[in-house]
Amino acid sequence: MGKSKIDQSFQEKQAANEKLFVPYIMAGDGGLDRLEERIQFLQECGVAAIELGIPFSDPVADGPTIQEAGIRALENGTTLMSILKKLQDFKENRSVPIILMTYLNPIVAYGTEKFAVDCRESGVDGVIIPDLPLEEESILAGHLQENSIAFIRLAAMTSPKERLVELAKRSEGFLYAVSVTGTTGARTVHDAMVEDYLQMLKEHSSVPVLAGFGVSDIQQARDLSSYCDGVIVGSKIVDLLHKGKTDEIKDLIHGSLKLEINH
Ligand SMILES: O=P(O)(O)OC[C@@H](O)[C@@H](O)c1c[nH]c2ccccc12
Repeated sequence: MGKSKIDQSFQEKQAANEKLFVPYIMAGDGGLDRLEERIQFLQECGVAAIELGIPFSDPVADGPTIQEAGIRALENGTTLMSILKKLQDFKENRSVPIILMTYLNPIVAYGTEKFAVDCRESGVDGVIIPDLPLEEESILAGHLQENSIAFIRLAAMTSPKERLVELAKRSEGFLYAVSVTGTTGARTVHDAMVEDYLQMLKEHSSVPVLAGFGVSDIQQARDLSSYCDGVIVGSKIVDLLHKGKTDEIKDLIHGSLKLEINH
């Protein structure tokens, strides 16, 4: 089997001594017609992949900023089907890997096998499903594998070590390490725990480890990515996009990509 687009993109960035930066955006926020333009913009900023949220009425793991973006997208009439169709329309015009972030319910409503097949046809490279626990993965894992869609697992700091090791071993494309570090500011004792947690995941993971949750500035992005392979930034990007502050997004991404020397 050939190298996946995610592996290829990540390896290219790492070969250029860059950290991996993965922004999260909500599909349909600002209208689905703007999706292509937004993906092109982020691609030009040098992101390693894009995490694309599917709006859902009951987004239990989303914070307030992402929830509001989801409401705007639903009000625009955005559905999983319309997103996949839109992605298919311009798949030849993008090179950046696309990772769908969706809850299980829309996938089941769509049909699990059809979901995996249509993802492949739309040029989707991976999926993140926050409410699908390890024990229930079999309803989807086989279909994803048949269609070469990476199944990215989420690790939570509160999980027991055994479970984290299992998630790290199974994850494909990358491992999403939920790393809540509290608020901004200087390092705290809490951050030392994040460091241990990320290093432990890196030891057990055969794919890159990316840290996400609560990253909103360059310093946080650099601090976290000094213990792993890069970061995922959601709320901050969603907010800046909504306000049309694209220059600030560019600065945040470019500032976060640089490797810290002597850290
Ligand atoms: O918004 P933050 O704090 O930058 O964190 C990213 C997160 O929002 C994004 O990856 C995401 C959106 N919805 C989720 C649900 C579960 C896990 C992760 C997510």
